[in-house]
Amino acid sequence: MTSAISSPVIAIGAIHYDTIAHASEPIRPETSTPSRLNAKPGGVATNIARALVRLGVGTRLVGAVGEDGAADMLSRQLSQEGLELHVKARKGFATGQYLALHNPAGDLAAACVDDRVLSEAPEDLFDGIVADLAANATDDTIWFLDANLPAAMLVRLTGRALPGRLVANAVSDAKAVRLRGVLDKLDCLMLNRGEAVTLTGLSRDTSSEDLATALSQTGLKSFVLTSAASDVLVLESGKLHRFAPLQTDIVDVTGAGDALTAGTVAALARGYGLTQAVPFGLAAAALTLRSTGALAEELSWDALANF
Ligand SMILES: Nc1ncnc2c1ncn2[C@@H]1O[C@H](COP(=O)(O)OP(=O)(O)OP(=O)(O)O)[C@@H](O)[C@H]1O
Ligand SMILES: O=c1[nH]cc([C@@H]2O[C@H](CO)[C@@H](O)[C@H]2O)c(=O)[nH]1
Repeated sequence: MTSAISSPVIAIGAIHYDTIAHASEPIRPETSTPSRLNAKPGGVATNIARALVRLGVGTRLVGAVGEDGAADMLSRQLSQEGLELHVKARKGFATGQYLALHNPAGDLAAACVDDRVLSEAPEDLFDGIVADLAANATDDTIWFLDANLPAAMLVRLTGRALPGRLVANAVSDAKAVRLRGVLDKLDCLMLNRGEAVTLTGLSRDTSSEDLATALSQTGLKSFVLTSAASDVLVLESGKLHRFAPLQTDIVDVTGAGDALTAGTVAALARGYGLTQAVPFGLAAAALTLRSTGALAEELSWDALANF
């Protein structure tokens, strides 16, 4: 069943201030490299929420910021873009920041993240906000969680009887393990190979097929396992499906995984099943690879549908 009107999405997770450097020559680790620097909103939940708005999906974003200039700038920009924000401002913390250094070819040389405002948050930080949102939510709501949330908070949120479906993104190799205690509560997990390795405890050279088999034995109902330029593996209703990524020029890889999640979630919100939804995610990833930063300027539902 597909429909022009989409289900609402409630995204809970990171709100970051991203600084992305594009070096004019290969990054020199021991000295400064001439580069162009761009500052943009970031954080996995924020990237996906912004993309969903562009894709015509009514989206609320729940997260934590500091009491600083970055928080004011982000709140202004994100509200202007059409997001409904439900944000906790935490005294004594800085708004989350991500810093990425890209080589001229677009590959990531290094990245750092300071997200103590969320990773050191008490597990009940969003209880009041989530209770209010849940009271007004319908059964078709998609709750999107990212693994920037502390493990105890993930257990608490997924333990509530939230009306609708639960979709999560594993964020990074370091943070994917936070989802270990909640895998059987999720309707769908979006993750890449490195995250699957840390989540399953298997070795780095394990094939994607073997990672997928191990993931299917964790209690997960469905997942989308990406592997950069290699095939995407999708588990739905006990069956494994395979999709080839779309060919495109690469400006930088920042946000390709987030875009794939956003395109897929937008299609789920429009009533597509998971295997029908993933091609929209692949199109969103390709659009993002050929633009700078986490959100492609030309992202729209029509652009995905006609890619
Ligand atoms: N080198 C590439 N060539 C073609 N497609 C790519 C490439 N890298 C990424 N993609 C597309 O983006 C999707 C997600 O990529 P990847 O598995 O690297 O996710 P990720 O590591 O979560 O991304 P990121 O952290 O950069 O947002 C892939 O499934 C593919 O569709
Ligand atoms: O630990 C994290 N690292 C990176 C991100 C975000 O991912 C994007 C890059 O892939 C970028 O927006 C960054 O803030 C995050 O939310 N948590």
